[in-house]
Amino acid sequence: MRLTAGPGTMSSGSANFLLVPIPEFPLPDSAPARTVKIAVLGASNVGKTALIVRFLTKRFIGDYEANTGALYSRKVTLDVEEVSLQVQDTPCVALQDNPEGLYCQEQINRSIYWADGYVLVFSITDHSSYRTIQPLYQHVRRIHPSGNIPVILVGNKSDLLRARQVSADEGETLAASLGGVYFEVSARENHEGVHAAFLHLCQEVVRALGGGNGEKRRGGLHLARPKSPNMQELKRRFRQVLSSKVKSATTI
Ligand SMILES: Nc1nc2c(ncn2[C@@H]2O[C@H](COP(=O)(O)OP(=O)(O)OP(=O)(O)O)[C@@H](O)[C@H]2O)c(=O)[nH]1
Repeated sequence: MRLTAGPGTMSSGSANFLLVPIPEFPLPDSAPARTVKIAVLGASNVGKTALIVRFLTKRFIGDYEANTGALYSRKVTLDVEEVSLQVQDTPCVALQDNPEGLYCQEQINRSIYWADGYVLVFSITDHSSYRTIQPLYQHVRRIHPSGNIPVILVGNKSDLLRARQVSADEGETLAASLGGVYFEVSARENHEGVHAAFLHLCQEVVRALGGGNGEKRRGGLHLARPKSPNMQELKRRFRQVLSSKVKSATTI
């Protein structure tokens, strides 16, 4: 991961330890009984990684290398129940001139199949990222043709109001058409909004999974969970971070 220290984020070397991906539970029996699996999907540069890092670490870190599809695990408490939350970061999707209107890597399809709930992200400063959402949702529906699909729509970068290309009304209308709730947030400036969005989706997933123990609500084809980085890979990436120079913050 290549990262830039931004104002109000990191200034000392030790703060780099924030960048270590959150490890998965080392022992199966240390994890809560219920697992909630969430995939974060959207176009390039909308802030998928920034949102996940903000949610899991409460920090905003200026710059990330193009996403490699890391999987993060965390215990979270929903009401009184502790669940094991798994969050899959994904490579970007792109609008395309084909019948599906979308270019989606196979890795993303696996993530969509694997997940129980979806964070669909666009940037309020990029109308084409907003236009990606409808075909992306249709794509999720094709992979899960039946049943309730827990989804939230996130309009990120709400701190960049002067560059706004998508109105809050457009966000709300689109979310309603997908059967989800719209959250307009800034991964850069606000932890609470990001936290509320992820928590809402977790609750929707728990509701959709019902009383089960986290097993899939759907039968049939079983695809393996997307690969998470192994410890060697995580160590290698961490060494890269430490050895790369911390760049100065990008002024936005
Ligand atoms: N101003 C502002 N910038 C943001 C915000 N969230 C992310 N960014 C910036 O947007 C850029 C892209 O963020 P990423 O988290 O890498 O976006 P991504 O969607 O994972 O990008 P891909 O790897 O291309 O899929 C970075 O320069 C972030 O610093 C935000 O809320 N406000």
